[in-house]
Amino acid sequence: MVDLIPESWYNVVPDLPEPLPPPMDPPGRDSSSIGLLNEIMPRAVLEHQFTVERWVRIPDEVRGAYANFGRPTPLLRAKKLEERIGTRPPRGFADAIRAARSRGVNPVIAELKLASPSGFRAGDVDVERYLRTVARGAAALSVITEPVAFGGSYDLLRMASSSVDLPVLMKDFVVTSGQVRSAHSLGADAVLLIVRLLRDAELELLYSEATSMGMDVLVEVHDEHDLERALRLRPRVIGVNSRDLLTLRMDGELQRRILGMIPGGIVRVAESGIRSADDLRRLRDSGADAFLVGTSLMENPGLLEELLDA
Ligand SMILES: O=C(O)c1ccccc1NCC(=O)[C@H](O)[C@H](O)COP(=O)(O)O
Repeated sequence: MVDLIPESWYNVVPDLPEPLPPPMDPPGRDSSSIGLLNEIMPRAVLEHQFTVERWVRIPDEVRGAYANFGRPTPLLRAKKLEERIGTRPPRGFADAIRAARSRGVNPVIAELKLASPSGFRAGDVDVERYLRTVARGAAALSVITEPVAFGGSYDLLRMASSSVDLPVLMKDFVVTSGQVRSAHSLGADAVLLIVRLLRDAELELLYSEATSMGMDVLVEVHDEHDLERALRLRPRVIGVNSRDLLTLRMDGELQRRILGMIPGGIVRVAESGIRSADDLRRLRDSGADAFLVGTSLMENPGLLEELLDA
């Protein structure tokens, strides 16, 4: 149960247009309740309360206590406050996966993919209809933005992000900080980093840039060597792609083995080649927490219901 409880909370203070004024006592008081607060509250609690960090880590002891109280319960957003200050926090990608699991639903990440080097062509698919259908049950949405081989675009990401109330992953071959910034400004809540496309230093830099903007990162691996490198980042989410990106060959056995090697506490996403409820169950039995599905959902959005209940 404790694995399902968020590891951090999102603090809107850094998103405010200007810093908050310092705490003040109500006028006409003889003694200072703020001074008293400083005397009676443990320093760590005060620091937690007045921090300006965007993501604040929840101590393991507190997470353990919540597990004992029977949490997690659904997260409630202060939408009126968000409207008032003209911002919205990133929709947590990892948290949405955990929330779906705690509701007893298989967390499916539905992908919007118009074409692929493996030969898939979406044809004249009605994108808005597809988004409405998957928004009814998927835990998150993945949007491929790469234009040449996948027919994606930044416009597609912007449109998808503003039309669904799901965390949105920007899926692309991200190799520069500019792409990470674009993801954020287009409304992505998470970004894909493919380990084998990046050197360690690049991976670390892009990972920390994305997380400091409040986005989650789906760190994608294919084999043992990728996994070893990915774990050095201490990531919240790892995706295991069964597709070898160079040969396009699928290796489900390798994928299941790697899923089984990912330490507990990290959200494990199985990516590619999921075509049926049986495929999903097999991956779940191998340790996958979430399932990223592109081609088969684009071909048949009705498959979502079967995957959610598998
Ligand atoms: O989909 C491809 O053919 C492909 C080829 C080369 C690099 C990446 C590729 N796909 C990106 C993905 O990771 C998949 O779109 C995603 O996992 C969904 O896979 P699927 O359900 O098999 O469409």
